[in-house]
Amino acid sequence: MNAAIHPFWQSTGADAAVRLRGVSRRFSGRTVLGEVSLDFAPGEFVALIGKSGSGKSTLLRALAGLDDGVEGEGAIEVPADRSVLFQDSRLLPWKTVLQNAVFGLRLPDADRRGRAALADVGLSGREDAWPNALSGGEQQRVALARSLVRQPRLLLADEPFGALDALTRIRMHELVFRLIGQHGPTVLLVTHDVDEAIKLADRVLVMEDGHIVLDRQVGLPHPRPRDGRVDALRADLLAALGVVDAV
Ligand SMILES: Nc1ncnc2c1ncn2[C@@H]1O[C@H](COP(=O)(O)OP(=O)(O)OP(=O)(O)O)[C@@H](O)[C@H]1O
Repeated sequence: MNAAIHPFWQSTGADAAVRLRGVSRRFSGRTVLGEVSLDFAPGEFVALIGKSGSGKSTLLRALAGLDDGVEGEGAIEVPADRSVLFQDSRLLPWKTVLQNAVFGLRLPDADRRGRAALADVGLSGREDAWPNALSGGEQQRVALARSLVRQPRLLLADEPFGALDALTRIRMHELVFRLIGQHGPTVLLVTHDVDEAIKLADRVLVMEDGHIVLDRQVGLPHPRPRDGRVDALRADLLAALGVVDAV
């Protein structure tokens, strides 16, 4: 991907995953990210939830190196090999499914990798189809294949399942479990959905007005698949979001 070069942005070493120190972002004098400091362990799956406008996408864009207006005392350190997955698949309509999956991948075995990634997401046999012949869920699976074909050390996902119907979302969750397990990248998933966060992540962050106001581990002692054992955590997260749980 073409990342903006930013003075605070640098690549982490082999062992680190993500490190942010005092990162801020202002738009027209209004602070949208307020001196955020975070560390992600390698392979950690982190979900970021928060109300609309709380700064989630701004943080993700900063980590992706897509925002050259970030300020901070410290650095943003992320692996150089990272992929970004958005809510819309952003496929190129004039390229086939396979060409989209391997777009920008300059490796001699790119096609073989692309076919394998498409098989992983259940799209074998659709390599030569055009994106507009695919359903929304299938297009998003191509986007997932495109992200994972590079075997990134960091996957940044901004509401990647937000536009999908409930059944397709569940299928995508299962797919993500399986593929993340194979590739083992560190993941930041921005989502509005508390249950999606609890289901998928090892750790959930709640953002409010540009600050991380809650940082909770979900992983152990709650191995996947998770069930009622996470009720207390769910209640805490909803409370942090200012939502009264009606269930
Ligand atoms: N390019 C921009 N110019 C001006 N303001 C911006 C810009 N990008 C984001 N903002 C503002 O920053 C705040 C945080 O936006 P951001 O997209 O990070 O929120 P979010 O938590 O991801 O919201 P949502 O859940 O609705 O996607 C919002 O008030 C938004 O209007």
